[in-house]
Amino acid sequence: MSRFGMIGVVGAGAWGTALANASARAGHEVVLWEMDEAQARALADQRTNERYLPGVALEDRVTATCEVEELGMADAVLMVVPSQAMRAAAGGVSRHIKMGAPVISCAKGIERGSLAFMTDVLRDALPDHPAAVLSGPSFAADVARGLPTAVTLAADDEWLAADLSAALASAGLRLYHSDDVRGVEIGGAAKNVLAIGAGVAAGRGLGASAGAALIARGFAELRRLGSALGARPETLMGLSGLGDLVLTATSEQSRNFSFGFAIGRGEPPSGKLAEGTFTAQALVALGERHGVELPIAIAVRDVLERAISVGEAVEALLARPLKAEA
Ligand SMILES: NC(=O)C1=CN([C@@H]2O[C@H](COP(=O)(O)OP(=O)(O)OC[C@H]3O[C@@H](n4cnc5c(N)ncnc54)[C@H](OP(=O)(O)O)[C@@H]3O)[C@@H](O)[C@H]2O)C=CC1
Ligand SMILES: O=C(CO)COP(=O)(O)O
Repeated sequence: MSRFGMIGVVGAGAWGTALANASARAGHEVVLWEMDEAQARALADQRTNERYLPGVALEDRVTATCEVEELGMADAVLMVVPSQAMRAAAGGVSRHIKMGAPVISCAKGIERGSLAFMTDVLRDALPDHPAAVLSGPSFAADVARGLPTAVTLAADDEWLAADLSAALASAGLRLYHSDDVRGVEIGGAAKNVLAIGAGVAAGRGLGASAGAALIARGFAELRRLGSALGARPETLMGLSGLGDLVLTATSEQSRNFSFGFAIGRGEPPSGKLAEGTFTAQALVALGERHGVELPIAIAVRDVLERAISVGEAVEALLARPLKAEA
């Protein structure tokens, strides 16, 4: 029997709802905490999340609530809010989480300003709780429906990562464990920025060859930055790195890709969360801090900041000096 009987989920957006369902299918009682009272009531009454994940029924074992005290029963807590809200969300629930319960970041991004990764934010805000990260190629709609998905869960203590992975695994969701926390985090954060670039290229009609080039050269940027930050190459090659980059940079199901696609078409984006829009600037700053060249990330940031047009970004990337592939 797992020592993680009850799972808490902070954030009832698309991913929080999907992970709540997956945790219930893994045999746990689940407390799904939503800060907005009306939205929590709608979840509890309708047993579906029409705002963020329409058409998916909540599993019976999921209790939706806005009462933060109810998180106090949880033996492990999944933190599933946008990256830029992680510090505030963690601070808000800190007094209510059971002593020593692990907290697992399920967000994909880097905090602007501090350039902190999500587990660092959790260590700051929840210093008495071991921090972990769950990341990999996984659309909420797929996971919520129990479609086959594989992700990675990393913690400094690999035993903890293995225990949490075993506890959260179910027929539809397979978790690999790792102690390469930074390697797992950097992949999830960077792929959103690169996926915006791939979406822009697709929306602009640049063709499948350009899309493949962006993935391969974007992955080169991830490898260079990951290596500077101490990530292991096999992590970057794995689910949370290359796996998630390929998924997100090739699918219109991705909000980041779709955001870029709209920009490439000269249309207004949908307004849904696109984490790469916040992380682009932080990723470039991190590259500068570590002396790592990130031309695609810079192009995405500059387009997002309207410093250059899409056409100028393409020109700038193609005009870079020819060099050996690395
Ligand atoms: N959707 C997906 O397929 C996947 C998403 N992720 C990652 O998960 C993270 C969350 O994404 P997702 O669930 O899709 O986003 P959504 O936009 O669907 O939902 C965000 C949720 O966070 C809540 N929230 C925002 N700010 C706070 C706060 N300060 N305190 C508490 N709750 C807050 C929102 O509450 P409210 O509605 O009340 O504002 C909402 O419930 C992102 O980093 C994303 O990259 C990772 C894998 C897959
Ligand atoms: O992280 C995801 C897939 O692994 C979800 O991607 P989007 O946030 O771009 O929809």
